[in-house]
Amino acid sequence: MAERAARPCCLGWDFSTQQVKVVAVDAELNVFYEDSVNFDRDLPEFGTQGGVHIHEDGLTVTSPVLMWVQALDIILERMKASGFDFSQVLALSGAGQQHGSVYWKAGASRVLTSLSPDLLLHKQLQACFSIRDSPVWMDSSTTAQCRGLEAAMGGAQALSGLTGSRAYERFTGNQIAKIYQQNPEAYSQTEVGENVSSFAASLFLGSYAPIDYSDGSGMNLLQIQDKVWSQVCLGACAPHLEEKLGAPIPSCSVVGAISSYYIQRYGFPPGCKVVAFTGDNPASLAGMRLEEGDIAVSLGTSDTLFLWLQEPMPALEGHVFCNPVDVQHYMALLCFKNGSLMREKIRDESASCSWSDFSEALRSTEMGNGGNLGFYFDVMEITPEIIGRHRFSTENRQVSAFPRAVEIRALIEGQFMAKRIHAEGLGYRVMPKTKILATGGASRNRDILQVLADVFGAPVHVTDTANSACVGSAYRAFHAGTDVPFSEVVKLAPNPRLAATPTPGAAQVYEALLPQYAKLEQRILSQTRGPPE
Ligand SMILES: Nc1ncnc2c1ncn2[C@@H]1O[C@H](COP(=O)(O)OP(=O)(O)O)[C@@H](O)[C@H]1O
Ligand SMILES: O=C(CO)[C@@H](O)[C@H](O)COP(=O)(O)O
Repeated sequence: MAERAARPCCLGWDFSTQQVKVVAVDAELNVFYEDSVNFDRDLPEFGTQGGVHIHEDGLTVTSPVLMWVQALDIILERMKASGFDFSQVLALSGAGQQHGSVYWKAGASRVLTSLSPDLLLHKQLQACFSIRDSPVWMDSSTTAQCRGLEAAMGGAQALSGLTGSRAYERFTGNQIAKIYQQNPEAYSQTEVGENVSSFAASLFLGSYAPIDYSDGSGMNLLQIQDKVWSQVCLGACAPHLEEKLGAPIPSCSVVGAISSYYIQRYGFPPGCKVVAFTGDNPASLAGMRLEEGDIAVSLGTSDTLFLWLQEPMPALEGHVFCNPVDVQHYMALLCFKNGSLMREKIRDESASCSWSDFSEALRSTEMGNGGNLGFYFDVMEITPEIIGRHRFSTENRQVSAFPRAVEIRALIEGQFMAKRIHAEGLGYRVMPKTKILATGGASRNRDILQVLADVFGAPVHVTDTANSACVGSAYRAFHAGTDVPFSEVVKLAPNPRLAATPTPGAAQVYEALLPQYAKLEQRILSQTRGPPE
C-alpha cells in the first residue's frame, strides 16, 4: 500500500450553537479535512432543538454540557476511523459560541488531569459539572441582574465605556449572577467557571484553560482597555468570582501542550500546542482575514455583523471586543438573534421546507418588494429589542399576511436593512471600496447573498468554506508563538471570491426604503415598549 505523504497541519475547532465542527489546515493554508457533529441529528438522546433547550418561561435557554463533550468524542473517533494522521498536528485552537458558560465542580480538575485513554471523555466527565445545563447566548432571563449591574456601575453608558457593552442578558457576568442568586449551592460547589471557548480548550489541555481577552469581552466583566477584570463588576455579580475565573490572557497565547489522553488515544504528538480558544465571531474575523474598512456578515444560528476597530467607541447599542489577532486593536459587533432559525421557519411555512424554493421566491420577486416591508422576530430580538412579526404594505399600512414569495423577500430584505441601519448607527458608512465578507451556513445561498449585495450596495465575497470560525482557529494556531503579525502568517491563504455584486438600480431602491424601514422600526419599538420607569 502506498504510504500517505506526511502533511503537517493545525486543527481549528468550533463549538457553536448547533454543532461541533473541525477543519485541518496544512502549512500552505489549504483546508484538507472538514467534519461536523450536529447536536439535534447526531445526538438525539439530548432532545435539543437547534442545539438548545428553551425552558418553559420562554426566556431561559440552555444546552447540556455533556452533549458538547460527547460531540467531541464522536468527531475524534470519526477522524481516527477515517485514518486521519494525528501525529502531524503541530497545534490546535478553537472557537465557542460566545457568552455561554460552563461550571466545573470542585474536584473536577483531578479528573481532567488524569483522564484514561481507554475511555471516551463524556464517560469520564459525567460528574464534573456543578451546573449540567449551561446557559447559552440565546438566554434572555437575566434582566434583573443586568439592571443591578448597570446600577452598580453608575449606569449603562459607564458600564459600556469600561467593558465594551451595556449589560446584556446573555453576557456571562449576568448569567453567573443569576446562578449565584438562584442556585447558591451550585455556585459554591463551582471550582472554575469558563466560557464555552475556554471550556473547550480545557478539554484538550487536560487542565483549566484561561479565558482570552477577546471572548472575555463578552462577559460584562473585563475592562477592555486595561485587559483586567473589573473589581466592581465582579463584586456586583457574585462573591469569589475572580478565583473562579482566573486571570484573562491575550488571545494569541499558547496555553500549553495537549493532554496525554490525546497522545495515547489518538496519536497526537507530545509537543502539539493548544492555543487559547476564543469566541466564534472573533475567530471568524481571523478566518476571513478581515481588514479595516471591510464589513463581515456571519449568517449562522445568529446573524452577526462585525468590523475591525482601531479605537474602542463603546455605545449603548452593539459591543466592542478586544481584537483576537492584534492586542492593540478592537472589533465592533452587532448580534441579531433571529437569524437562520427564523429563515428556516419562513422556509418551512412559505417554501415547502426547501431552500431551492426559497431561492426561487427571491429570484421571482423584485428589489424593494413592491414597498412591502416585514419584521420577523419570533424570539425577542437583541438588535433592536422587538418581538413578533410585523408586516407593512405600501403606505406603511399594517397587514397580517403577505403572499408566500413576498413574505420570503420581506424577511431577507428586512434582515439586511436592519443590519445596514444599525451598522450606520455605530458610525459605519458604505464607501465605494467597501467589501462585504459573508460567512456562516446561509452564506452558501447565492440568492440570499444577492439581496445582501443589493441592500448594502457593495460586492459580497465568500471563502470556500462557510466555517470561517474553524478556519480562523486553525490560522490562529499557526500564528501563536511566532513574532510575526497575523496578516503575515495568513498571506498565503486563498482570497475570498466574489459571490454577488449589486444589481443596477439597487442603490435608488434601498435609499428610499431604508429610512422607511428605520421609521417603522421606531414605530414598533414605541408601541411595544412600556412607559419609561
Ligand atoms: N442553502 C442554505 N440557505 C440558507 N441557509 C442555509 C443553507 N444551508 C444551511 N443554512 C443555514 O445554516 C445554518 C447553520 O449555520 P452555521 O453557521 O453552521 O451555524 P452555527 O455555527 O451557529 O452552528 C442552519 O441553521 C441553516 O438554516
Ligand atoms: O451572541 C452572539 C454574539 O454576541 C452569537 O453570535 C453567539 O456567538 C452564537 O454564535 P453562532 O453559533 O450563531 O455562530
